[in-house]
Amino acid sequence: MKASIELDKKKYTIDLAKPLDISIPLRGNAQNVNAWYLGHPKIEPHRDGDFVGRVAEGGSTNFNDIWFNPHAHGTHTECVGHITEEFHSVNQNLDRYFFRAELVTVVPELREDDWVVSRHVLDHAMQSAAIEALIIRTAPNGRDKLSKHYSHTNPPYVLPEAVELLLEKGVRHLLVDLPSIDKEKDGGALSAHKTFWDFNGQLRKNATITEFVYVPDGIEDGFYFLNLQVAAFENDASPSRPVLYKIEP
Ligand SMILES: N[C@@H](CC(=O)c1ccccc1NC=O)C(=O)O
Repeated sequence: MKASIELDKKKYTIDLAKPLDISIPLRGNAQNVNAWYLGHPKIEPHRDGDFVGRVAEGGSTNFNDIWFNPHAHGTHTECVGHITEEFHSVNQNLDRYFFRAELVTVVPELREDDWVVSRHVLDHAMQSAAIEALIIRTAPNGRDKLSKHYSHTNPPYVLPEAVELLLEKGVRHLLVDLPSIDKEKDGGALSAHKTFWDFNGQLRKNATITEFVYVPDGIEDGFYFLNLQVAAFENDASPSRPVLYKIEP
């Protein structure tokens, strides 16, 4: 199912029959990925008096209640509303769902006690001079990223100087396989987020950050089209399902 895309006077071909899903499935148990000191998500039959939303227990339908937090429990896309006093909804601010994207793999550097993605590392990894969306895969890239419990582990993060480089390259949608682009315990500074959204200047309302993606090793670095959509929650962040399509030669 080939599709031809014309963008900025260039033509690209992708195969819609070959989607590469880079989201992490959300499960209602302790094997689910986790961060920010919450318990695991729950997916349980709704119960109300004699009613049970579970066919195996005599109910007419399976009818689960789901409890989760978009920032803590899986792949989610957030807008500037994550850090502003006023409300901004990612469901309103993400107004297109297809982007040309580059996927890069980086090995974070050790700076004092932290593993960080620096400007130098990112500059070395990126081929594009200008790109709308960037997916950062960090090494090592074990499948433990699908179920890891990150609280109190001080995961790798992205330095503001690296985010500056992304702004220079026109990146509006940044995707990472980490719980956050900022340090876990930074006293609320969120400096990479603030740089990305130009928090102290002209708010970049239509720019998004997607955290907790997982890019399997079989997907090689290079150029893709990215289909990025969120569940239609009116919230600063929402579960999302980024899908890549390889650009064919
Ligand atoms: N580092 C922040 C906390 C933080 O970044 C955060 C907290 C809850 C949910 C998400 C967070 N950051 C996400 O990108 C702090 O130490 O206050």
